Amino acid sequence: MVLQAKDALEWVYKGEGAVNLVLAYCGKCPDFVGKVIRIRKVPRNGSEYNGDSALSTHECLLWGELEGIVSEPTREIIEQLYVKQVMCPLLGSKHVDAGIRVLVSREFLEAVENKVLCQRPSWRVDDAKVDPRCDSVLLITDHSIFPHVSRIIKEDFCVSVEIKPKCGFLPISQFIAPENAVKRSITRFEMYQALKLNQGKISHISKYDPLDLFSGSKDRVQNAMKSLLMTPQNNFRVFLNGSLIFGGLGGVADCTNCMVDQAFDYALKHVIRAEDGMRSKYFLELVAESIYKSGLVNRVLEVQKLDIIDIEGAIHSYYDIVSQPCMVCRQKCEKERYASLHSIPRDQSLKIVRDYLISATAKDLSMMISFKSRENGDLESSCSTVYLESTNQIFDYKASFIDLDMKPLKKMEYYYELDQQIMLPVSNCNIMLKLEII
Ligand SMILES: O=P(O)(O)O[C@@H]1[C@@H](OP(=O)(O)O)[C@H](OP(=O)(O)O)[C@H](O)[C@H](OP(=O)(O)O)[C@H]1OP(=O)(O)O
Ligand SMILES: Nc1ncnc2c1ncn2[C@@H]1O[C@H](COP(=O)(O)OP(=O)(O)OP(=O)(O)O)[C@@H](O)[C@H]1O
Ligand SMILES: [Zn+2]
Repeated sequence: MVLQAKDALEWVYKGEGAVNLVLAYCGKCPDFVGKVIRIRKVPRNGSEYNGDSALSTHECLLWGELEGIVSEPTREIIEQLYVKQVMCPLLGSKHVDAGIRVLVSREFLEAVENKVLCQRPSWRVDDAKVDPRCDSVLLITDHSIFPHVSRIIKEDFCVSVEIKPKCGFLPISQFIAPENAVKRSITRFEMYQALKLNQGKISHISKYDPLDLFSGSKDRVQNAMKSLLMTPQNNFRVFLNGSLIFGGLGGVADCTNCMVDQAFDYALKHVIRAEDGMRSKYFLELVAESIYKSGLVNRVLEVQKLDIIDIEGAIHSYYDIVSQPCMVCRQKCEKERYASLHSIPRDQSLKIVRDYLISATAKDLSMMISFKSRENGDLESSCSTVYLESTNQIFDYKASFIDLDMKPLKKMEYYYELDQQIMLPVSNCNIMLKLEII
């Protein structure tokens, strides 16, 4: 089956990130009910990262051990293999749907692109367009609706939360330059907020602290949820029966004001049994409890921690892999610090970079957790359950990870430069402080 222009009518805008446009199915074909498609985009300025359809020679070296990956000509199949063979074993296959490929015609892509144009954030439209070279898209479970409740009937209500947790640990690598020592005590997320504010990408600093979400403490997880509610940015969204009721569609949401909070509280009325004004609070308790109970974030953290030596270490191995003179050592005075990295065997350099890129995927993934209240008379289900004490309700829940894409090897240089950019104001501040002391 190849999706044609007329089929575009049955697909509606669901959201997007930097690289993919996501549409949900609203028709009646049983193969597609309860699914979304993920369509690859290309940057309009022709940036080097996303345009390549298959693996580069050096990426073949890096991922060559994965079965069948080197011979694959299309990015869609490569992504599927990466999710199945790398991310699934690390995160748990029960929480991951690698999707299946569906062929699409160029006319279908053009038709959906035109259809959703006015719903997309304008900066996303300026940044990227649907990749016209795609001949297939990925069909994935729609995690914003509860499994088996894809056709919601009468009183069946499902609420689903999407959280992009970002990096949940502080690096301790010996390769961090002394002037960047602050990395060991302030999260990248917090420092990056200052840069984003400066660049006009956000209008307020987020109150969210990833270390709270990953802390393993119930109170701190609750704290993280409260902060995400106040400053959702692109880290927090909520869907009711598949429709967005909180957060930014396809982009960054503003700070939550009273009106937004009230509307959200009201939208939860069929899900959380409580009086007006209390539902959003109890909903956050429910999400916090499920995150705490499921241990989901522990798995993510373990994978993120594959980044052992930080980009300040891994970048040196990158230059060895691509057999180029190390641009970082060329600029730095104290080259001895990195000599050990440049003298390790090639397979170790490959492992360092491979692990760094896997960790980058885990630092950028999102979790989606869908909930359905267990009513009297409901049959026992195979899902996990969580008890919300404040309302005396039991919920079935299902947790999944989305956006497990392989990060392009070429991005290593960008990661290093971005890291320097994030650190620059902080390092300057340190220098000023030292000068003041002298
Ligand atoms: O570097 P970061 O932390 O800004 O992460 C990028 C994300 O920015 P964020 O800070 O979450 O708003 C960015 O998200 P947005 O476009 O800002 O929503 C992307 O997820 C990007 O990944 P990719 O280009 O889609 O592979 C992400 O790039 P990677 O670092 O994951 O490659
Ligand atoms: N399986 C899914 N079920 C429901 N909604 C989804 C699903 N996959 C993606 N979405 C929605 O589409 C949005 C964009 O998807 P995704 O994060 O995969 O895009 P991306 O371009 O890869 O993102 P990023 O910029 O983070 O790399 C998500 O934030 C989410 O709201
Ligand atoms: Zn070097």
